Amino acid sequence: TEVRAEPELTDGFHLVIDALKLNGITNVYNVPGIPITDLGRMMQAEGMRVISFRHEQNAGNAAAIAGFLTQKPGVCLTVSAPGFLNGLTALANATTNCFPMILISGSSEREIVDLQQGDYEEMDQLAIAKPLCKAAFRVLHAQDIAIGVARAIRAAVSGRPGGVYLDLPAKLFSQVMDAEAGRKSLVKVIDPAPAQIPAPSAVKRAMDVLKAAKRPLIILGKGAAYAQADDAIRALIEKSGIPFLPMSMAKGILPDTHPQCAGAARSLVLKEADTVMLIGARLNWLLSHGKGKAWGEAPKKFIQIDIEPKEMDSNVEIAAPVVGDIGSCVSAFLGEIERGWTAPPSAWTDAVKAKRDENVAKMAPRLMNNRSPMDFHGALGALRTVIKERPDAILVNEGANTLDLARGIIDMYQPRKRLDVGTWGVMGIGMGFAIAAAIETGKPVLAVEGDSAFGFSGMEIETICRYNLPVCIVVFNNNGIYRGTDTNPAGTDPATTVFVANSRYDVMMQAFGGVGVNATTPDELKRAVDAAMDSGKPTLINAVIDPAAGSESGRIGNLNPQSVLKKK
Ligand SMILES: Cc1ncc(Cn2c(C)c(CCOP(=O)(O)OP(=O)(O)O)sc2=O)c(N)n1
Ligand SMILES: Nc1ncnc2c1ncn2[C@@H]1O[C@H](COP(=O)(O)OP(=O)(O)O)[C@@H](O)[C@H]1O
Ligand SMILES: [Mg+2]
Repeated sequence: TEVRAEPELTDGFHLVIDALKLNGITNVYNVPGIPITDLGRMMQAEGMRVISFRHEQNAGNAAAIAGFLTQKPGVCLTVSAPGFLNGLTALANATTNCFPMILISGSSEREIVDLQQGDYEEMDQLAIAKPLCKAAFRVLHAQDIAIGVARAIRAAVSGRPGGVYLDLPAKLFSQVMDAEAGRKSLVKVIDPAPAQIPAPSAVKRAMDVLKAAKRPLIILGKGAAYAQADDAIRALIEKSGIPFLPMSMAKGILPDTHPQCAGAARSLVLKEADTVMLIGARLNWLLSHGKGKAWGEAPKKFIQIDIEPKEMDSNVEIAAPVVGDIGSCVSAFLGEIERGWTAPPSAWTDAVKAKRDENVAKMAPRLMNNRSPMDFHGALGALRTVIKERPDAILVNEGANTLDLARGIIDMYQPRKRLDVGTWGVMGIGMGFAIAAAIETGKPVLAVEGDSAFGFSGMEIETICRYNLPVCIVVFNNNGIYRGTDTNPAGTDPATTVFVANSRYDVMMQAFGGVGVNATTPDELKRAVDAAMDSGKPTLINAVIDPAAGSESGRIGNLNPQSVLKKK
């Protein structure tokens, strides 16, 4: 009698893995639990890297910055309901910052959720995710998994990149189907982020505006860093001779020490420029919405290169909108420049350079002090030298003074090396960003953290030690938020913004086998960071900062609402 071979089967678990791997997604940032613990194990068995965190917010931030660094969506995998909710802050932050990521969460069965019959971790996750991300999909049948993954990938990276939610109910994973049919269902996404060529008429209009400028300025935003059009952008700036101002995460596309860099002359160029070309930068609060005191009285013309057509006129009239991907747009401008261009008047470029050199010279002595306890400038002066000596290290940065001052003091020399709080100014990105930067690039990471900021994701130092990542964390320990000297006038409780005095974050790192160092001078700090960078060992340096050294909310204190009532 003939023995009929059992048809080969596949299942939801394997189809999710095959769909991700087929599209070159091999790293997953997760927190295990029902119903995705086995999925994580099977991913590892199939050669994927599954990095397990202590909180989903940090896994989500890791996935988001992996997307920013690689142009492929970073994947965060969580359990249902509470795990999903913990991932949402990172998903929303990714969408706000235009970082491509996919949050994949296990979820409860539709029939129980829709009747609210009280499933384990019951929540209508798809409905809750939708307003916080670029796109959200749910898959109910195994044969649809591949399409669901393909749509999530394309939604994350095409057009303006952003966060996508993919909802996978628990029963989907164990659904079986014919293996051959499964293989046929797989989709390798073709050209997920298609070039979007600007209309020649738009480029012509913009060139006419640019040629009429007496005091042009180019502002580079993190979209320009993400686009990985580094050579074209450098050529546009150097061939045009126009000064450029890099926004925080665009620092390093050209070195901050470049002769045309106006970073140290920001106030002058925003006020005096008569024509501003925005490349992957939004005129949001970070640029005072393109109006008011910071921009001076004289009328300005704005040229804006952006992949999102609706971004134009968001805050002020855009005289020359150029809609397309930055690579295609900048190449088009290069062609025009080559066809005929006159450099901006030297009166303007010399004035910018003079102002910048003056400000750099004014700051220099403050960076040279070897005070103990340290002030921000002395400590940051040491770290500025570290990055100058190690330009391919990745700098992660969050805090208030620790962020605001580092942004201007630590020069960057290469693109996509400065990863920080971005458009929202969100605290808590530090350890997630540091972990993904190390995993995705293999480069050493220097995380410069305010002590409050560090507290949001600090438990991940165990994750950093567990994977033995080349991450050096410097905690600027000024005993509190903004300062450590605040007092509570009303009673015996500590002020709302102070922490335990003289705490030792370095001892926490030793608890997990990492290297912990206490540094009280800039020289000690520099030596400890150099040792960490040379060893590649997970290190935390507790940098003792004078508690009186800071100021509240740095340059954005004006955003704070003030009570007009008399203080009681
Ligand atoms: C998620 C979240 N929570 C709270 C804040 C408010 N906040 C908080 C709590 C900051 C911490 C500043 O203290 P730090 O110790 O990190 O830095 P410095 O002491 O060097 O200023 S900066 C800031 O904007 C935030 N931006 N994001
Ligand atoms: N590849 C790309 N091509 C064109 N524009 C892009 C691309 N990637 C992102 N962008 C745009 O870049 C802008 C980034 O702005 P923003 O996050 O405000 O930068 P920054 O905070 O550095 O000023 C967004 O408007 C986004 O649409
Ligand atoms: Mg602090």
